[in-house]
Amino acid sequence: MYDTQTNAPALWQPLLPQPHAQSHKYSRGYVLIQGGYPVTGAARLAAMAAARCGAGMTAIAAPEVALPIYASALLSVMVKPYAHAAELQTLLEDTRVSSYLIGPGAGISQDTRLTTLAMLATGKPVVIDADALTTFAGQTDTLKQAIGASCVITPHEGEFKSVFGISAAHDRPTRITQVMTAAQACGAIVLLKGAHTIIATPEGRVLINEQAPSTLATAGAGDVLAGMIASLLAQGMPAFEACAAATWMHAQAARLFGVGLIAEDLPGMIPAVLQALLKT
Ligand SMILES: NC(=O)C1=CN([C@@H]2O[C@H](COP(=O)(O)OP(=O)(O)OC[C@H]3O[C@@H](n4cnc5c(N)ncnc54)[C@H](O)[C@@H]3O)[C@@H](O)[C@H]2O)[C@@H](O)CC1
Ligand SMILES: Nc1ncnc2c1ncn2[C@@H]1O[C@H](COP(=O)(O)OP(=O)(O)O)[C@@H](O)[C@H]1O
Repeated sequence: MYDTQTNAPALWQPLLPQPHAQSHKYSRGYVLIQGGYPVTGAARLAAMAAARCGAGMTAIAAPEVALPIYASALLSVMVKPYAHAAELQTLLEDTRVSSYLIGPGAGISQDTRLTTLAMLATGKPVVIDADALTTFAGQTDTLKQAIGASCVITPHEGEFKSVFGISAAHDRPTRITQVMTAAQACGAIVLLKGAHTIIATPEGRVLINEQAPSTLATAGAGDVLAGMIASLLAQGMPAFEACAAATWMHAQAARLFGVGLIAEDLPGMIPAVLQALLKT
């Protein structure tokens, strides 16, 4: 039997990272995001969200061909171009990196799959989302073998079905059990997105986030959430609390914005959400 809590700030608020007088950009957490091509918007949304959540450094590793696109639309977020796999591997091995995100706009390919495995092999926290998840369709064993440290996977229902081979149930108890079983099967925290998002650890902790507004059902909202989780992980927040905090703040950002929300509105709302949480 499980004990399901509703997500609320009291569960993680004291663990929210904050800078201090000795902080420098790298000590505040360095998020490295794999940037895809030709779908470039998703990684940029994730990067803006990661930076707004407090990471001192956010970078996108992008294929050389996509450098002009990424660089022309980003200022504080760095773009690290690579020409071939060996150069990408060098970027991944940067010891200053403190978390990775792969999937948004990455493309469903062998390259994406290999890069995901290379990120996991570093032993640092990894968020696996979207296309990167799909490259492990039906292969939870492979994921489990590769996962060492903190790993969070963030499927929507379609991706959940392709990775775990089961359709997420509509009735809540069954759905929660499915997510908990999935987390045990792959050895990662599983965050099943939806109107009510369920977060479960392989050890059996589980939370349900219930305050998301339906305006979040918009393209790119999940990419923003993935960037937020990666940012809190990069800043050293424990993985379960990082997932809970990011999911709650993501929903709260949407609530504050109100109607007409598009994904690029979300990162700009994060400071107000954080400020209110850090004040209380
Ligand atoms: N601005 C951008 O650059 C954006 C890029 N995106 C990227 O586009 C790629 C494809 O992402 P999609 O998620 O649209 O994948 P797909 O368009 O491949 O859709 C996945 C499949 O899952 C099904 N599905 C079942 N339940 C679903 C649910 N609850 N939500 C969404 N789909 C569900 C869909 O019908 C579809 O058949 C990813 O790399 C993603 O990161 C999107 O996130 C949208 C924004
Ligand atoms: N009806 C809804 N009500 C509240 N939140 C929703 C609803 N539909 C989707 N969301 C949230 O919006 C985000 C959508 O993410 P995702 O499906 O990955 O979209 P994308 O791939 O376009 O970024 C998730 O955080 C999900 O929980």
